[in-house]
Amino acid sequence: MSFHKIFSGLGINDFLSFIGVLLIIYITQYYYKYFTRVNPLPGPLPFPFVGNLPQFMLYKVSTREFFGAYQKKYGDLYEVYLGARRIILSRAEDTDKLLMPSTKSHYMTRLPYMQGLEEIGMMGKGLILNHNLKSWRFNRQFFTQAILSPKFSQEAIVMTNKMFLEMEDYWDRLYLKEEVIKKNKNVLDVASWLSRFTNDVIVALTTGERSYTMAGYFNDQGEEKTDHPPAIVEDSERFVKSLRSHFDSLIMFMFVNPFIRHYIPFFKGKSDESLRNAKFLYDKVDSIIKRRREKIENTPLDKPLPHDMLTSVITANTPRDINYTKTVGGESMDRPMTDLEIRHIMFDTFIGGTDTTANLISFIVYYLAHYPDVKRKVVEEIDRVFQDDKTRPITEKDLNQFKYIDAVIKEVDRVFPVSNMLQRYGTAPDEIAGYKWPSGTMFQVNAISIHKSKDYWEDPETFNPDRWMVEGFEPKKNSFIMFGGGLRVCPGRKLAMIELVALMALIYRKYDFDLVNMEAPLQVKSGIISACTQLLVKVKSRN
Ligand code: HEM
Repeated sequence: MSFHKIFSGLGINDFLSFIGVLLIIYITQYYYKYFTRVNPLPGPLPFPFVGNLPQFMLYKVSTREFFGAYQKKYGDLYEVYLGARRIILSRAEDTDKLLMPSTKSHYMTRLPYMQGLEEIGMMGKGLILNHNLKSWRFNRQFFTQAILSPKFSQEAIVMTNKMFLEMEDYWDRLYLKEEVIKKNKNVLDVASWLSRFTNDVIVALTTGERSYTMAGYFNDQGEEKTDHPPAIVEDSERFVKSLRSHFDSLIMFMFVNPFIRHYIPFFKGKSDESLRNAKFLYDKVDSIIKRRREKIENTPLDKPLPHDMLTSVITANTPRDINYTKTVGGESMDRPMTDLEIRHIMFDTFIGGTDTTANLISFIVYYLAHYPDVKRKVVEEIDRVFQDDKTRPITEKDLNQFKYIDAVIKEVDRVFPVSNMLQRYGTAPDEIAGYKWPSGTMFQVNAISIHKSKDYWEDPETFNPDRWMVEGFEPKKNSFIMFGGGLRVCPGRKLAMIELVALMALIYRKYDFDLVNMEAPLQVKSGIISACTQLLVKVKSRN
Protein backbone atom coordinates (compact mmCIF):
# COMPACT_ATOMS: atom_id res chain seq x y z
CA MET A 1 0.00 0.00 0.00
CA SER A 2 1.44 3.44 -0.94
CA PHE A 3 1.91 6.30 1.56
CA HIS A 4 -0.61 8.31 -0.47
CA LYS A 5 -3.31 5.64 0.13
CA ILE A 6 -2.53 5.47 3.86
CA PHE A 7 -2.73 9.26 4.30
CA SER A 8 -5.79 9.82 2.09
CA GLY A 9 -7.80 7.64 4.49
CA LEU A 10 -6.93 9.83 7.52
CA GLY A 11 -9.01 12.70 8.94
CA ILE A 12 -7.78 15.99 10.48
CA ASN A 13 -7.78 14.52 13.98
CA ASP A 14 -5.58 11.65 12.79
CA PHE A 15 -3.14 14.17 11.28
CA LEU A 16 -3.02 16.20 14.48
CA SER A 17 -2.46 13.03 16.52
CA PHE A 18 0.28 12.00 14.08
CA ILE A 19 2.02 15.40 14.42
CA GLY A 20 1.55 15.20 18.21
CA VAL A 21 3.25 11.79 18.31
CA LEU A 22 6.12 13.08 16.15
CA LEU A 23 6.55 16.07 18.48
CA ILE A 24 6.57 13.85 21.57
CA ILE A 25 9.20 11.59 19.96
CA TYR A 26 11.28 14.63 18.99
CA ILE A 27 11.05 16.26 22.43
CA THR A 28 11.78 12.98 24.23
CA GLN A 29 14.81 12.40 22.03
CA TYR A 30 15.92 16.04 22.50
CA TYR A 31 15.87 15.85 26.30
CA TYR A 32 17.32 12.31 26.30
CA LYS A 33 20.30 13.69 24.37
CA TYR A 34 20.46 16.74 26.64
CA PHE A 35 20.44 14.75 29.91
CA THR A 36 22.98 12.22 28.62
CA ARG A 37 25.35 14.80 27.06
CA VAL A 38 29.06 14.55 27.59
CA ASN A 39 30.40 16.71 30.49
CA PRO A 40 27.09 18.17 31.67
CA LEU A 41 27.82 21.68 32.95
CA PRO A 42 25.43 23.99 34.78
CA GLY A 43 23.42 26.34 32.60
CA PRO A 44 19.85 27.38 31.75
CA LEU A 45 17.56 24.56 30.56
CA PRO A 46 17.28 24.68 26.76
CA PHE A 47 14.03 24.19 24.83
CA PRO A 48 13.53 22.05 21.72
CA PHE A 49 14.03 23.95 18.41
CA VAL A 50 15.00 27.22 20.14
CA GLY A 51 17.57 26.26 22.79
CA ASN A 52 18.04 29.19 25.21
CA LEU A 53 16.56 31.73 22.81
CA PRO A 54 13.54 32.36 25.12
CA GLN A 55 15.86 33.22 28.02
CA PHE A 56 17.95 35.37 25.66
CA MET A 57 14.79 37.28 24.72
CA LEU A 58 13.92 37.59 28.39
CA TYR A 59 17.23 39.44 28.82
CA LYS A 60 16.16 41.88 26.06
CA VAL A 61 18.42 40.11 23.50
CA SER A 62 21.37 41.68 25.29
CA THR A 63 24.45 39.46 25.39
CA ARG A 64 25.87 41.56 28.24
CA GLU A 65 22.80 41.00 30.42
CA PHE A 66 22.23 37.39 29.37
CA PHE A 67 25.80 36.18 29.94
CA GLY A 68 26.24 38.48 32.94
CA ALA A 69 23.23 36.96 34.71
CA TYR A 70 24.35 33.38 34.07
CA GLN A 71 27.93 34.16 35.06
CA LYS A 72 26.58 35.34 38.43
CA LYS A 73 24.42 32.26 38.77
CA TYR A 74 26.75 29.51 37.53
CA GLY A 75 30.28 30.93 37.87
CA ASP A 76 33.26 30.65 35.56
CA LEU A 77 32.25 27.58 33.58
CA TYR A 78 28.76 26.95 32.24
CA GLU A 79 26.92 26.19 29.03
CA VAL A 80 24.20 27.77 26.96
CA TYR A 81 22.39 26.71 23.80
CA LEU A 82 22.31 29.42 21.19
CA GLY A 83 22.29 27.83 17.78
CA ALA A 84 24.59 25.14 19.23
CA ARG A 85 25.86 24.08 22.62
CA ARG A 86 28.36 26.69 23.79
CA ILE A 87 30.81 26.26 26.61
CA ILE A 88 31.39 29.58 28.34
CA LEU A 89 34.86 30.09 29.78
CA SER A 90 35.78 32.89 32.15
CA ARG A 91 39.23 31.92 33.34
CA ALA A 92 42.24 33.15 31.39
CA GLU A 93 44.19 29.93 31.93
CA ASP A 94 41.38 27.85 30.42
CA THR A 95 41.70 29.85 27.21
CA ASP A 96 45.38 29.08 26.68
CA LYS A 97 44.82 26.46 24.01
CA LEU A 98 42.03 28.42 22.35
CA LEU A 99 44.20 31.50 21.89
CA MET A 100 47.45 29.70 21.02
CA PRO A 101 49.17 31.61 18.20
CA SER A 102 50.07 28.53 16.17
CA THR A 103 48.84 26.89 12.98
CA LYS A 104 48.83 23.62 14.96
CA SER A 105 45.95 24.97 17.05
CA HIS A 106 42.64 23.08 16.84
CA TYR A 107 40.86 26.41 17.34
CA MET A 108 41.59 28.30 14.16
CA THR A 109 37.93 28.96 13.41
CA ARG A 110 35.23 30.79 15.34
CA LEU A 111 32.33 28.84 13.99
CA PRO A 112 31.53 25.63 12.19
CA TYR A 113 29.68 25.69 8.88
CA MET A 114 26.33 27.42 9.50
CA GLN A 115 23.47 27.13 7.09
CA GLY A 116 22.09 30.55 8.10
CA LEU A 117 25.34 32.33 7.29
CA GLU A 118 25.48 30.51 3.95
CA GLU A 119 21.96 31.70 3.26
CA ILE A 120 22.90 35.32 3.86
CA GLY A 121 26.06 34.96 1.78
CA MET A 122 28.64 35.28 4.56
CA MET A 123 29.83 31.71 5.13
CA GLY A 124 33.35 30.81 4.09
CA LYS A 125 34.11 34.37 2.97
CA GLY A 126 36.36 37.15 4.23
CA LEU A 127 37.89 36.75 7.67
CA ILE A 128 35.53 37.25 10.56
CA LEU A 129 33.09 34.42 9.80
CA ASN A 130 35.33 32.33 7.58
CA HIS A 131 35.50 28.68 8.69
CA ASN A 132 37.42 27.59 5.58
CA LEU A 133 41.05 27.84 6.67
CA LYS A 134 42.55 27.82 3.19
CA SER A 135 40.39 30.72 2.11
CA TRP A 136 40.84 32.51 5.46
CA ARG A 137 44.66 32.32 5.18
CA PHE A 138 44.56 33.72 1.68
CA ASN A 139 42.31 36.60 2.70
CA ARG A 140 44.12 37.32 5.95
CA GLN A 141 47.46 37.55 4.14
CA PHE A 142 46.26 40.34 1.88
CA PHE A 143 44.14 42.05 4.52
CA THR A 144 47.14 42.27 6.84
CA GLN A 145 49.51 43.31 4.05
CA ALA A 146 47.19 46.19 3.18
CA ILE A 147 46.28 47.38 6.66
CA LEU A 148 49.72 47.14 8.26
CA SER A 149 51.63 48.96 5.52
CA PRO A 150 53.28 52.18 6.76
CA LYS A 151 51.63 54.12 3.93
CA PHE A 152 48.21 52.93 5.08
CA SER A 153 48.94 54.01 8.67
CA GLN A 154 50.04 57.39 7.36
CA GLU A 155 46.85 57.64 5.33
CA ALA A 156 44.84 56.76 8.46
CA ILE A 157 46.38 59.71 10.33
CA VAL A 158 45.76 62.08 7.42
CA MET A 159 42.16 60.90 7.11
CA THR A 160 41.49 61.19 10.86
CA ASN A 161 42.75 64.79 10.78
CA LYS A 162 40.68 65.58 7.71
CA MET A 163 37.44 64.07 9.00
CA PHE A 164 37.93 65.68 12.39
CA LEU A 165 38.12 69.11 10.72
CA GLU A 166 34.85 68.34 8.98
CA MET A 167 33.19 67.18 12.21
CA GLU A 168 34.38 70.19 14.14
CA ASP A 169 33.05 72.52 11.46
CA TYR A 170 29.62 70.90 11.97
CA TRP A 171 29.96 71.19 15.76
CA ASP A 172 30.95 74.85 15.53
CA ARG A 173 27.93 75.58 13.38
CA LEU A 174 25.45 73.59 15.42
CA TYR A 175 26.48 73.82 19.03
CA LEU A 176 29.15 76.41 19.66
CA LYS A 177 27.56 79.67 18.55
CA GLU A 178 27.12 82.09 21.43
CA GLU A 179 23.34 82.19 21.21
CA VAL A 180 23.13 78.39 21.21
CA ILE A 181 25.29 78.15 24.33
CA LYS A 182 23.27 80.93 26.02
CA LYS A 183 20.07 78.95 25.42
CA ASN A 184 21.74 75.82 26.83
CA LYS A 185 21.22 74.07 23.52
CA ASN A 186 24.82 73.00 23.02
CA VAL A 187 23.84 69.36 23.50
CA LEU A 188 25.03 66.64 21.14
CA ASP A 189 24.83 62.88 21.00
CA VAL A 190 28.46 61.76 20.99
CA ALA A 191 27.54 58.19 20.06
CA SER A 192 25.77 59.28 16.88
CA TRP A 193 28.51 61.66 15.80
CA LEU A 194 31.31 59.21 16.45
CA SER A 195 29.69 56.32 14.70
CA ARG A 196 29.37 58.53 11.62
CA PHE A 197 32.90 59.82 12.03
CA THR A 198 34.45 56.34 12.13
CA ASN A 199 32.21 55.25 9.32
CA ASP A 200 33.38 58.08 7.04
CA VAL A 201 37.02 57.39 7.99
CA ILE A 202 36.77 53.63 7.38
CA VAL A 203 34.91 53.97 4.09
CA ALA A 204 37.54 56.43 2.83
CA LEU A 205 40.45 54.27 4.01
CA THR A 206 38.91 51.09 2.68
CA THR A 207 37.49 52.17 -0.64
CA GLY A 208 39.29 55.42 -1.40
CA GLU A 209 35.82 56.94 -1.89
CA ARG A 210 34.04 59.41 0.34
CA SER A 211 30.94 58.69 2.33
CA TYR A 212 28.93 61.53 3.80
CA THR A 213 27.27 60.19 6.90
CA MET A 214 28.49 63.05 9.10
CA ALA A 215 27.06 65.45 6.54
CA GLY A 216 23.78 63.49 6.59
CA TYR A 217 23.58 63.72 10.35
CA PHE A 218 24.36 67.46 10.24
CA ASN A 219 21.54 67.97 7.73
CA ASP A 220 19.13 66.23 10.12
CA GLN A 221 19.99 68.47 13.07
CA GLY A 222 18.49 71.78 11.89
CA GLU A 223 17.69 74.14 9.05
CA GLU A 224 21.24 74.55 7.85
CA LYS A 225 22.46 72.04 5.24
CA THR A 226 25.90 71.05 3.99
CA ASP A 227 27.10 71.90 0.48
CA HIS A 228 27.27 68.23 -0.47
CA PRO A 229 24.58 67.21 -3.00
CA PRO A 230 21.62 65.76 -1.07
CA ALA A 231 21.45 62.62 -3.27
CA ILE A 232 25.04 61.65 -2.39
CA VAL A 233 24.42 62.30 1.29
CA GLU A 234 21.23 60.23 1.31
CA ASP A 235 23.01 57.43 -0.50
CA SER A 236 25.69 57.32 2.21
CA GLU A 237 23.07 57.32 4.96
CA ARG A 238 21.21 54.45 3.36
CA PHE A 239 24.42 52.47 2.96
CA VAL A 240 25.33 52.81 6.60
CA LYS A 241 21.86 52.04 7.89
CA SER A 242 21.86 49.02 5.70
CA LEU A 243 25.27 47.87 6.95
CA ARG A 244 24.14 48.22 10.54
CA SER A 245 20.99 46.25 10.01
CA HIS A 246 22.99 43.58 8.13
CA PHE A 247 25.36 43.27 11.05
CA ASP A 248 22.44 43.05 13.50
CA SER A 249 20.68 40.43 11.44
CA LEU A 250 23.66 38.05 11.53
CA ILE A 251 22.79 36.97 15.07
CA MET A 252 19.41 35.74 13.84
CA PHE A 253 21.00 33.86 10.93
CA MET A 254 23.50 32.26 13.27
CA PHE A 255 21.26 31.34 16.19
CA VAL A 256 17.74 30.88 14.90
CA ASN A 257 16.81 27.49 13.47
CA PRO A 258 16.17 27.60 9.65
CA PHE A 259 12.71 26.08 10.13
CA ILE A 260 11.74 29.05 12.34
CA ARG A 261 13.31 31.57 9.95
CA HIS A 262 11.57 30.07 6.94
CA TYR A 263 8.09 29.33 8.29
CA ILE A 264 7.25 31.28 11.47
CA PRO A 265 5.75 34.61 10.28
CA PHE A 266 7.62 37.12 12.52
CA PHE A 267 11.01 35.50 11.89
CA LYS A 268 10.29 34.87 8.22
CA GLY A 269 9.49 38.56 7.71
CA LYS A 270 12.71 39.62 9.41
CA SER A 271 14.74 37.02 7.57
CA ASP A 272 13.38 37.98 4.11
CA GLU A 273 14.01 41.65 4.84
CA SER A 274 17.59 40.89 5.88
CA LEU A 275 18.22 38.90 2.70
CA ARG A 276 16.96 41.79 0.57
CA ASN A 277 19.15 44.17 2.53
CA ALA A 278 22.22 41.93 2.07
CA LYS A 279 21.64 41.88 -1.70
CA PHE A 280 21.48 45.69 -1.77
CA LEU A 281 24.78 45.91 0.12
CA TYR A 282 26.56 43.30 -1.98
CA ASP A 283 25.54 45.05 -5.21
CA LYS A 284 26.70 48.36 -3.82
CA VAL A 285 30.13 47.09 -2.74
CA ASP A 286 30.56 45.13 -5.99
CA SER A 287 29.99 48.29 -8.00
CA ILE A 288 32.66 50.14 -5.95
CA ILE A 289 35.14 47.31 -6.67
CA LYS A 290 34.30 47.34 -10.38
CA ARG A 291 34.82 51.11 -10.60
CA ARG A 292 38.18 50.88 -8.85
CA ARG A 293 39.37 48.00 -11.05
CA GLU A 294 38.64 50.09 -14.11
CA LYS A 295 40.48 53.05 -12.63
CA ILE A 296 43.53 50.91 -11.85
CA GLU A 297 43.50 49.36 -15.30
CA ASN A 298 43.45 52.84 -16.82
CA THR A 299 46.42 54.02 -14.73
CA PRO A 300 49.80 53.47 -16.45
CA LEU A 301 52.09 50.99 -14.64
CA ASP A 302 54.66 53.69 -13.83
CA LYS A 303 52.09 56.01 -12.20
CA PRO A 304 51.51 55.72 -8.42
CA LEU A 305 48.21 54.42 -7.06
CA PRO A 306 46.39 55.56 -3.91
CA HIS A 307 47.03 53.76 -0.58
CA ASP A 308 43.50 52.71 0.27
CA MET A 309 42.79 49.10 1.12
CA LEU A 310 40.73 48.38 -1.98
CA THR A 311 43.56 49.37 -4.32
CA SER A 312 45.94 47.28 -2.26
CA VAL A 313 43.84 44.09 -2.38
CA ILE A 314 42.96 44.49 -6.07
CA THR A 315 46.63 44.81 -6.99
CA ALA A 316 47.83 42.08 -4.57
CA ASN A 317 49.67 39.35 -6.49
CA THR A 318 49.63 41.34 -9.70
CA PRO A 319 52.65 42.96 -11.36
CA ARG A 320 51.76 46.15 -9.43
CA ASP A 321 52.37 44.45 -6.07
CA ILE A 322 55.77 45.01 -4.51
CA ASN A 323 55.12 42.15 -2.06
CA TYR A 324 54.27 39.65 -4.81
CA THR A 325 53.35 36.53 -2.80
CA LYS A 326 53.79 33.10 -4.26
CA THR A 327 52.91 31.01 -1.22
CA VAL A 328 50.70 31.40 1.84
CA GLY A 329 51.17 28.83 4.60
CA GLY A 330 53.27 26.73 2.21
CA GLU A 331 50.51 26.51 -0.41
CA SER A 332 50.79 28.08 -3.80
CA MET A 333 48.57 31.15 -3.83
CA ASP A 334 50.04 33.05 -6.73
CA ARG A 335 46.80 34.50 -7.93
CA PRO A 336 45.13 37.85 -7.40
CA MET A 337 41.94 38.15 -5.33
CA THR A 338 38.56 37.72 -6.98
CA ASP A 339 35.87 40.39 -6.71
CA LEU A 340 33.84 38.14 -4.41
CA GLU A 341 36.81 37.74 -2.05
CA ILE A 342 37.46 41.47 -2.14
CA ARG A 343 33.80 42.22 -1.41
CA HIS A 344 33.99 40.30 1.85
CA ILE A 345 37.34 41.79 2.82
CA MET A 346 35.67 45.19 2.41
CA PHE A 347 32.78 43.97 4.45
CA ASP A 348 34.99 42.77 7.27
CA THR A 349 36.63 46.16 7.38
CA PHE A 350 33.29 47.94 7.62
CA ILE A 351 32.01 45.49 10.24
CA GLY A 352 35.23 45.21 12.24
CA GLY A 353 36.37 48.80 11.90
CA THR A 354 33.46 51.17 12.46
CA ASP A 355 31.30 50.31 15.43
CA THR A 356 34.13 48.92 17.53
CA THR A 357 36.15 52.14 17.44
CA ALA A 358 33.16 54.48 17.63
CA ASN A 359 31.66 52.75 20.64
CA LEU A 360 34.90 52.59 22.52
CA ILE A 361 35.37 56.34 22.07
CA SER A 362 31.83 56.90 23.38
CA PHE A 363 32.62 54.76 26.42
CA ILE A 364 35.82 56.79 26.94
CA VAL A 365 33.88 60.08 26.85
CA TYR A 366 31.53 58.64 29.47
CA TYR A 367 34.36 57.50 31.77
CA LEU A 368 36.30 60.75 31.44
CA ALA A 369 33.18 62.69 32.43
CA HIS A 370 32.86 60.51 35.55
CA TYR A 371 36.56 60.66 36.43
CA PRO A 372 37.63 64.34 36.30
CA ASP A 373 41.14 63.53 37.60
CA VAL A 374 41.71 61.18 34.72
CA LYS A 375 40.35 63.76 32.28
CA ARG A 376 42.68 66.39 33.76
CA LYS A 377 45.68 64.12 33.16
CA VAL A 378 44.54 63.42 29.60
CA VAL A 379 44.26 67.13 28.90
CA GLU A 380 47.65 67.84 30.49
CA GLU A 381 49.26 65.23 28.26
CA ILE A 382 47.57 66.68 25.18
CA ASP A 383 48.68 70.23 26.02
CA ARG A 384 52.22 69.01 26.65
CA VAL A 385 52.44 67.25 23.29
CA PHE A 386 50.76 69.99 21.24
CA GLN A 387 52.44 72.79 23.21
CA ASP A 388 49.06 74.53 23.35
CA ASP A 389 48.80 74.61 19.55
CA LYS A 390 45.07 74.02 18.99
CA THR A 391 45.05 73.68 15.23
CA ARG A 392 48.03 71.85 13.78
CA PRO A 393 47.34 68.35 12.46
CA ILE A 394 48.30 65.42 14.62
CA THR A 395 51.34 63.44 13.41
CA GLU A 396 52.67 59.91 13.82
CA LYS A 397 55.36 61.26 16.16
CA ASP A 398 52.68 62.81 18.39
CA LEU A 399 50.80 59.51 18.56
CA ASN A 400 53.79 57.74 20.11
CA GLN A 401 53.88 60.27 22.93
CA PHE A 402 50.32 59.79 24.17
CA LYS A 403 51.16 57.13 26.76
CA TYR A 404 48.45 58.15 29.21
CA ILE A 405 45.77 58.28 26.51
CA ASP A 406 46.87 54.79 25.48
CA ALA A 407 46.42 53.68 29.10
CA VAL A 408 42.95 55.26 29.31
CA ILE A 409 41.83 53.46 26.15
CA LYS A 410 42.96 50.10 27.51
CA GLU A 411 41.47 50.70 30.94
CA VAL A 412 38.09 51.69 29.49
CA ASP A 413 38.04 48.54 27.39
CA ARG A 414 39.05 46.51 30.42
CA VAL A 415 36.14 47.73 32.52
CA PHE A 416 33.67 47.96 29.65
CA PRO A 417 34.83 45.81 26.71
CA VAL A 418 33.47 46.62 23.28
CA SER A 419 33.90 43.01 22.25
CA ASN A 420 32.23 40.94 24.97
CA MET A 421 33.07 37.48 23.78
CA LEU A 422 35.59 35.58 21.70
CA GLN A 423 34.43 32.46 19.92
CA ARG A 424 36.37 29.34 19.05
CA TYR A 425 35.28 26.08 17.47
CA GLY A 426 37.24 22.90 18.24
CA THR A 427 38.15 20.82 15.21
CA ALA A 428 39.68 17.95 17.23
CA PRO A 429 38.99 16.23 20.57
CA ASP A 430 40.82 18.08 23.33
CA GLU A 431 41.01 18.81 27.03
CA ILE A 432 39.84 22.30 27.99
CA ALA A 433 39.03 23.60 31.50
CA GLY A 434 39.68 20.12 32.93
CA TYR A 435 37.17 18.28 30.69
CA LYS A 436 37.72 16.16 27.60
CA TRP A 437 35.61 17.58 24.77
CA PRO A 438 34.73 15.94 21.47
CA SER A 439 35.60 17.55 18.17
CA GLY A 440 32.97 20.11 17.16
CA THR A 441 32.60 21.79 20.58
CA MET A 442 31.92 25.54 20.57
CA PHE A 443 33.74 27.63 23.16
CA GLN A 444 33.06 31.21 24.11
CA VAL A 445 35.55 33.28 26.09
CA ASN A 446 33.85 35.82 28.33
CA ALA A 447 35.96 38.98 28.10
CA ILE A 448 33.70 40.89 30.49
CA SER A 449 34.32 38.55 33.42
CA ILE A 450 38.01 37.89 32.63
CA HIS A 451 38.69 41.64 32.50
CA LYS A 452 37.08 42.00 35.93
CA SER A 453 38.48 38.91 37.62
CA LYS A 454 40.23 39.26 40.98
CA ASP A 455 42.54 36.43 39.90
CA TYR A 456 44.21 38.64 37.29
CA TRP A 457 43.55 42.23 38.29
CA GLU A 458 44.26 44.12 41.45
CA ASP A 459 41.17 45.96 42.56
CA PRO A 460 39.40 44.99 39.31
CA GLU A 461 36.25 47.08 39.83
CA THR A 462 38.22 50.31 40.11
CA PHE A 463 38.70 52.35 36.96
CA ASN A 464 42.39 53.15 37.16
CA PRO A 465 44.34 53.95 33.97
CA ASP A 466 47.49 54.39 36.10
CA ARG A 467 47.76 50.60 36.45
CA TRP A 468 48.93 50.61 32.80
CA MET A 469 51.54 53.31 33.49
CA VAL A 470 53.56 51.27 36.00
CA GLU A 471 57.01 50.58 34.53
CA GLY A 472 57.09 47.09 33.01
CA PHE A 473 53.39 46.41 33.64
CA GLU A 474 52.01 43.57 31.52
CA PRO A 475 48.59 42.00 32.09
CA LYS A 476 48.66 38.30 32.98
CA LYS A 477 48.51 36.03 29.94
CA ASN A 478 45.10 36.16 28.19
CA SER A 479 43.63 38.32 30.95
CA PHE A 480 43.28 41.35 28.65
CA ILE A 481 41.70 40.37 25.36
CA MET A 482 40.51 43.66 23.90
CA PHE A 483 41.70 42.53 20.47
CA GLY A 484 41.39 38.76 21.04
CA GLY A 485 44.35 36.46 20.69
CA GLY A 486 46.05 33.71 18.70
CA LEU A 487 46.07 33.69 14.93
CA ARG A 488 42.58 35.19 14.71
CA VAL A 489 43.63 38.24 16.74
CA CYS A 490 42.17 41.50 15.40
CA PRO A 491 44.16 42.51 12.31
CA GLY A 492 42.82 46.07 12.61
CA ARG A 493 44.31 46.73 16.04
CA LYS A 494 47.03 49.09 14.81
CA LEU A 495 44.52 51.13 12.82
CA ALA A 496 42.13 51.09 15.78
CA MET A 497 44.75 52.49 18.16
CA ILE A 498 45.80 55.16 15.63
CA GLU A 499 42.21 56.30 15.28
CA LEU A 500 41.40 56.11 18.98
CA VAL A 501 44.48 57.97 20.19
CA ALA A 502 44.34 60.58 17.43
CA LEU A 503 40.64 61.25 17.87
CA MET A 504 40.88 61.54 21.64
CA ALA A 505 43.79 63.95 21.35
CA LEU A 506 42.04 66.05 18.71
CA ILE A 507 38.75 66.18 20.61
CA TYR A 508 40.09 67.01 24.07
CA ARG A 509 42.66 69.47 22.71
CA LYS A 510 39.85 71.87 21.85
CA TYR A 511 36.67 70.68 23.51
CA ASP A 512 35.29 69.51 26.78
CA PHE A 513 32.14 67.53 27.44
CA ASP A 514 29.77 67.39 30.42
CA LEU A 515 27.28 64.56 30.55
CA VAL A 516 23.70 65.78 30.38
CA ASN A 517 22.73 63.15 32.92
CA MET A 518 25.52 62.21 35.32
CA GLU A 519 23.32 59.65 37.06
CA ALA A 520 22.40 57.63 33.98
CA PRO A 521 24.32 54.42 33.28
CA LEU A 522 25.89 53.89 29.86
CA GLN A 523 23.11 53.16 27.39
CA VAL A 524 24.16 50.11 25.41
CA LYS A 525 22.73 47.54 23.08
CA SER A 526 24.76 44.45 23.43
CA GLY A 527 25.04 41.87 20.67
CA ILE A 528 28.33 40.61 19.23
CA ILE A 529 29.75 43.91 20.43
CA SER A 530 28.41 46.42 22.96
CA ALA A 531 27.16 49.50 21.16
CA CYS A 532 26.44 52.84 22.79
CA THR A 533 22.91 53.77 21.73
CA GLN A 534 23.03 57.37 22.96
CA LEU A 535 25.37 59.58 24.95
CA LEU A 536 24.12 63.13 25.38
CA VAL A 537 26.76 65.67 26.33
CA LYS A 538 27.07 69.41 26.58
CA VAL A 539 30.00 70.50 24.47
CA LYS A 540 32.09 73.58 25.16
CA SER A 541 35.34 74.99 23.79
CA ARG A 542 38.40 74.69 26.00
CA ASN A 543 39.64 78.24 26.09
C1 HEM B 1 38.52 49.39 19.20
C2 HEM B 1 38.56 48.79 18.07
C3 HEM B 1 38.53 47.30 17.85
C4 HEM B 1 38.32 46.28 18.74
C5 HEM B 1 38.05 46.38 20.25
C6 HEM B 1 38.39 45.05 18.00
C7 HEM B 1 38.26 43.79 18.56
C8 HEM B 1 38.34 42.62 17.85
C9 HEM B 1 38.23 41.32 18.44
C10 HEM B 1 38.05 41.03 19.92
C11 HEM B 1 38.33 40.42 17.45
C12 HEM B 1 38.27 38.90 17.61
C13 HEM B 1 39.67 38.36 17.79
C14 HEM B 1 39.70 36.92 18.20
O1 HEM B 1 38.74 36.19 17.95
O2 HEM B 1 40.71 36.50 18.78
C15 HEM B 1 38.49 41.14 16.21
C16 HEM B 1 38.61 40.54 14.98
C17 HEM B 1 38.66 41.25 13.81
N1 HEM B 1 38.76 42.63 13.68
FE1 HEM B 1 38.82 43.97 15.16
N2 HEM B 1 38.63 45.34 16.69
C18 HEM B 1 38.73 46.70 16.55
C19 HEM B 1 38.98 47.40 15.39
C20 HEM B 1 39.10 46.83 14.16
C21 HEM B 1 39.39 47.56 12.95
C22 HEM B 1 39.67 49.06 12.88
C23 HEM B 1 39.35 46.65 11.93
C24 HEM B 1 39.59 46.85 10.47
C25 HEM B 1 39.61 47.94 9.85
C26 HEM B 1 39.06 45.36 12.50
C27 HEM B 1 38.92 44.19 11.79
C28 HEM B 1 38.79 42.94 12.34
C29 HEM B 1 38.72 41.71 11.57
C30 HEM B 1 38.72 41.59 10.05
C31 HEM B 1 38.65 40.64 12.48
C32 HEM B 1 38.58 39.15 12.17
C33 HEM B 1 39.99 38.55 12.12
C34 HEM B 1 40.04 37.09 11.70
O3 HEM B 1 39.09 36.36 11.89
O4 HEM B 1 41.09 36.68 11.18
N3 HEM B 1 38.92 45.50 13.85
N4 HEM B 1 38.50 42.48 16.49
